[in-house]
Amino acid sequence: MPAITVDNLTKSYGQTLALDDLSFDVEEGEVFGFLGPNGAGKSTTINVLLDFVRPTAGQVQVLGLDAQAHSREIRSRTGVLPEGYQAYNRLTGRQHLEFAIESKGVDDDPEALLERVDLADAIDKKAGGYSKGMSQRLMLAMALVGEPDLLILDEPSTGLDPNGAREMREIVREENERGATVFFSSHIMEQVEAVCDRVGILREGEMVAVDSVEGLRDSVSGGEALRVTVDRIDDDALHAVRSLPDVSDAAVESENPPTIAVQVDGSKTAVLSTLEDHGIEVEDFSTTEASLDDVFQSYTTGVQA
Ligand SMILES: Nc1ncnc2c1ncn2[C@@H]1O[C@H](COP(=O)(O)OP(=O)(O)OP(=O)(O)O)[C@@H](O)[C@H]1O
Repeated sequence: MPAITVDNLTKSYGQTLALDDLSFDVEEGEVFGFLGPNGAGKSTTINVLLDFVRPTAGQVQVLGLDAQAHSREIRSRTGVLPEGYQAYNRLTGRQHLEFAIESKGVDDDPEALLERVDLADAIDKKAGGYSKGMSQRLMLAMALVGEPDLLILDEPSTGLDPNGAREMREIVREENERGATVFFSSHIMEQVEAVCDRVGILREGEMVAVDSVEGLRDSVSGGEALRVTVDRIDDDALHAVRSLPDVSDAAVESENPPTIAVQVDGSKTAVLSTLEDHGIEVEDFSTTEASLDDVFQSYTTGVQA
């Protein structure tokens, strides 16, 4: 049984179509990365999963239950780290945890939870004095209360420094090993790559790809980027390169030194000779595996293999 099933989900806010006939599944026990640029519809999807927002059309099941009819049970079995959630300034870390523990009707130990997110030292300090990263850790600890079957983390690395982001990924792994399904939204590909079994890429309310990070890389121009340093940038030459049959994208990567990045699946010689035919001098070139940014860009800007 999938942990999440989204079927033909559409959500309009007035004239704005936030989700457009969206369908995907998240398997039980999976860490699923939900990736998309700002405004793609990630938070809207999460809000529908938790019944904070009603769909315009379509069905959503979470943990085998209808998201609208059984939202209370779903929320009791789900740990949520919402995006941009504010802590209560006048309550301490411990009081936040006590509140979450009581709401879920469990008997977790606030100290142990704060220990896990490396916040035990600040347990009796008021959250008003917490830094952004500390608040984010506190919210993560609250999401972990009651060993949820499903963790929904909306942009969990916001405000975390690299150490905090690494610890967050470790917690995701631990929770997954315990058996939790993790649904993890982000616009940072690297965060997703490190922990996710599969990634879905959302663009303008539509899922444009669902695959493993490896699979996504392979699907973008055979996974290779050609970087060419030239004596000057020339729009006509760039256009000619883009028109080559094996090229899915060509863009200026840097002005100094003039460098273009070409997504190519096939003959690289054709790229170099096309540039030369336009009177451009090729000073250097290298090939690299498509970076995660290339993959993300390819799927979210409309230029794709
Ligand atoms: N309550 C609302 N009323 C009107 N429009 C909304 C509302 N919530 C979201 N939208 C619109 O729906 C679209 C999707 O927004 P959503 O917040 O779901 O995207 P997102 O992928 O989570 O973006 P971000 O990465 O910036 O958080 C956007 O065009 C947004 O302006």
